[in-house]
Amino acid sequence: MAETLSRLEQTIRSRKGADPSASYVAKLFARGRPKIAQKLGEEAVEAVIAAMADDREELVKEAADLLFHLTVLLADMDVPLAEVLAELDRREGVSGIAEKAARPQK
Ligand SMILES: N=c1c2ncn([C@@H]3O[C@H](COP(=O)(O)OP(=O)(O)OP(=O)(O)O)[C@@H](O)[C@H]3O)c2ncn1[C@@H]1O[C@H](COP(=O)(O)O)[C@@H](O)[C@H]1O
Repeated sequence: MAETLSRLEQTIRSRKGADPSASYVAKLFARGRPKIAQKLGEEAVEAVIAAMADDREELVKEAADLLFHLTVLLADMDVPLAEVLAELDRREGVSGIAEKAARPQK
């Protein structure tokens, strides 16, 4: 899973400065951060609509669109995906500690 996202991130980063007429990602970069952010917001809403309609197949597609556009936004901000994953790892550690602390002592 992480390899898929990492490959996608590399492809997306390689599109910086590429010809917008030959690449959708290059077109997004050329249109700028507000457009990328708008697309991310739209895909999030579409994912929510699919979930509320209980449409599993559509949710998978919208979730892929969402992850794709999030990866473009992170690349535009020069934030490596690894940094986001490290934050999730850190939270896992923190919540693990919180769970242990909340457990009644024997
Ligand atoms: N995962 C995706 C991906 N998901 C969705 N899309 C594109 O996202 C667009 C979404 O369609 P919309 O109608 O919402 O957007 P739009 O037609 O541009 O309309 P606007 O709202 O922007 O005006 C479509 O053109 C899809 O092809 C993607 N385009 C590219 N990728 C990945 O990015 C890689 C690089 O793509 P290129 O830069 O095009 O080579 C590809 O190899 C893929 O792995």
